[in-house]
Amino acid sequence: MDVAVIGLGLIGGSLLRALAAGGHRAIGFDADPATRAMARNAAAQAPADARWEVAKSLRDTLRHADLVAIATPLPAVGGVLDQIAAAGYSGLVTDAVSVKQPVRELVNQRLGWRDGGQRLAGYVGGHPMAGRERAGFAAADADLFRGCAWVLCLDAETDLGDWLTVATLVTELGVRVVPTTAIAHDEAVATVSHVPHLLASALSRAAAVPLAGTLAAGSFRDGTRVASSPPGLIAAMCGGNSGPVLAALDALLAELTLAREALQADDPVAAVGSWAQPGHDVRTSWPRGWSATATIPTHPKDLLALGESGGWLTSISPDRQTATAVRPT
Ligand SMILES: O=C(O)C(=O)C[C@]1(C(=O)O)C=C[C@@H](O)C=C1
Repeated sequence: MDVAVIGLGLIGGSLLRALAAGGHRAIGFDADPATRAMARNAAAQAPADARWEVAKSLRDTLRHADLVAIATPLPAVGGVLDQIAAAGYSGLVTDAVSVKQPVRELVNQRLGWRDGGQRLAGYVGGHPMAGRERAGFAAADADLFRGCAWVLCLDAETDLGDWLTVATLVTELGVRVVPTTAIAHDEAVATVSHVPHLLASALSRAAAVPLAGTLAAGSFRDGTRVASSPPGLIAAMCGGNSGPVLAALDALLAELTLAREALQADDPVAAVGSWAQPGHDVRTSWPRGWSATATIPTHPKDLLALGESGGWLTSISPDRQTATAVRPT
């Protein structure tokens, strides 16, 4: 498949590398000339059968692309969609942005419609649940996505054929494809990704006490790792999902208030122990056990039921009628 990757930071760069390594024609573009030069130099050093291209302009990437993958931060997505629409691109668009409802709204506003009222290009919202605290093409890795959950949104507006095309491609990267809606995705990532970034930053901000730097060990290191992420990326993720993040933050603050009350109880040891028990139970029950694989029809109803139950897809059959699914036990 010919895939254009727009935005060559950690995620876009890793996608470019992974697609090229998988035998696809991958052509990337980044608005920053220094990033383009770095990606071009790296391509020259890659094995000949896993080499990607870097275009001089976004428009150049669209010429042969069957699929355009937008891997920029949310604030840049509108401008990229405008350029895709201005070029009259009529293929398929996906993205790797960490919030899905705002991107869907931008697509609806910006991607344009054919005269007959049909969309100019197809769109399937995506989000690979992978990353690291280091940013930029220099940190990109062809194996970054292996084993990760890759959300592909399946909403009323999604064309199933388009969805299956993107799902087939990303399963080749060794990911777990999670079919879900944009709303369910945005609520879930507020809890498991966005608020943890705020919490990591809060822990780091509060760490300016004597001896902290000397004594910090595993708990501080694990709890604050993502505070090293570029502040602009944390801001784009959380600010772009402010409604669900506020709700998840309120839930966390309520938990911390309970912890505070436990510390003020007559028997703080017993009270904090009782407070900590449910968290221990949740954390130690992960990862959950999984049943053997099953074959399910690639019908939106079955795909969404799988995602809702906590399952995922590992492959799509060549005739696209069925998929290999892993369901929770
Ligand atoms: O591992 C990390 O460093 C990450 O922050 C990855 C992480 C996350 O787990 O929150 C960050 C943002 C992405 O959109 C998905 C995953």
